[in-house]
Amino acid sequence: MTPDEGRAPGGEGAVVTRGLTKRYGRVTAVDSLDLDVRAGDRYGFLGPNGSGKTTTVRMLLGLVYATSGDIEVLGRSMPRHAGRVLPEVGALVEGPGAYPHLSARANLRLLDAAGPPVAGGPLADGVGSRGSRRRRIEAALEQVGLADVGRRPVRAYSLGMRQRLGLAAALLRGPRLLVLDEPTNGLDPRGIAEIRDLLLDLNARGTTVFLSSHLLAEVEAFCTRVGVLDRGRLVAQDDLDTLRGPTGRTRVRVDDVAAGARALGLPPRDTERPGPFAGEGDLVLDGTSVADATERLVRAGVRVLEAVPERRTLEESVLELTT
Ligand SMILES: Nc1ncnc2c1ncn2[C@@H]1O[C@H](COP(=O)(O)OP(=O)(O)OP(=O)(O)O)[C@@H](O)[C@H]1O
Repeated sequence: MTPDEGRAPGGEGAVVTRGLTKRYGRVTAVDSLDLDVRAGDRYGFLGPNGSGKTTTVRMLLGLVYATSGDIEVLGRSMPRHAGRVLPEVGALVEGPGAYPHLSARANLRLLDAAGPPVAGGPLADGVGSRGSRRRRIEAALEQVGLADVGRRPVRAYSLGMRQRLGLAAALLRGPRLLVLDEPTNGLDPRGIAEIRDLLLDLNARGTTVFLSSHLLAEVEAFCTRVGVLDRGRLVAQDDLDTLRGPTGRTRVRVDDVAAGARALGLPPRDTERPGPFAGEGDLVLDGTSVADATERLVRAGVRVLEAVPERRTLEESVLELTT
């Protein structure tokens, strides 16, 4: 087989699906999904429990057959070219499996026996390919913060540690694409931040990350693009910044909020009705542009610390889309 065999013409997307559908009897778990994940994306696949995320991820990886529709992963049709595609994909899906009586190292050693790092992948000219198997395993353990506990049996691990081991396994071959289903499950805030930093670093070195999650804050903090799933249907797919579009209001932060309100002709703060007063020193203005607000405040001698068009939170956008 030539290297390009099975590669779709002009297939640039990391994950592309068309009309992807999965039915279980009368339940349509995934309904006509058109996913477009581009190479280099940090893509957040967001949806409440039961919306079809895991079923989709399983179809992408060839673990479950689609009822209908097409899937392309790294430019090749799945599951037809699974043999070529999967060595380039690192996956963490629903509670990573590991031999409980073996250490993390021993588990990774078994997994590593399945194959070397992907040629041309992020690890190929770094910690992986030229180094020994052992160095590759140590590097993966180090990356997920398990280097110090690598000799303990996995049965003694916390849920968060098991999740890290699953991630180490996904990283072992220096994948071009990481597919992660709820990767921060069981991690404490520090663990979540560490995994986020690790994923940011991998992404900066060229790995596309597809992260499925029901946690809005996690997706908002990490992702560049977002797909929102609601009862099996993709109700939005866009850049995070576009989804968090402007509200049309202006948010200004001033050092003296009472003087600021006077300068803008607003009524004084009323504890019963917060009106334009938000937080300690913020004013949220309807119908006044950033330029106008700044000019009026500065002319009145009020120091402006920040003035920006207000953006919706991801939560506000998603609630609007899913209710
Ligand atoms: N093997 C199966 N047989 C029958 N129905 C299934 C099966 N797997 C999933 N479903 C149904 O498909 C729908 C989507 O489930 P899925 O697990 O993909 O959602 P999810 O978004 O991943 O949810 P969660 O976050 O809870 O894992 C649900 O209604 C679920 O009950």
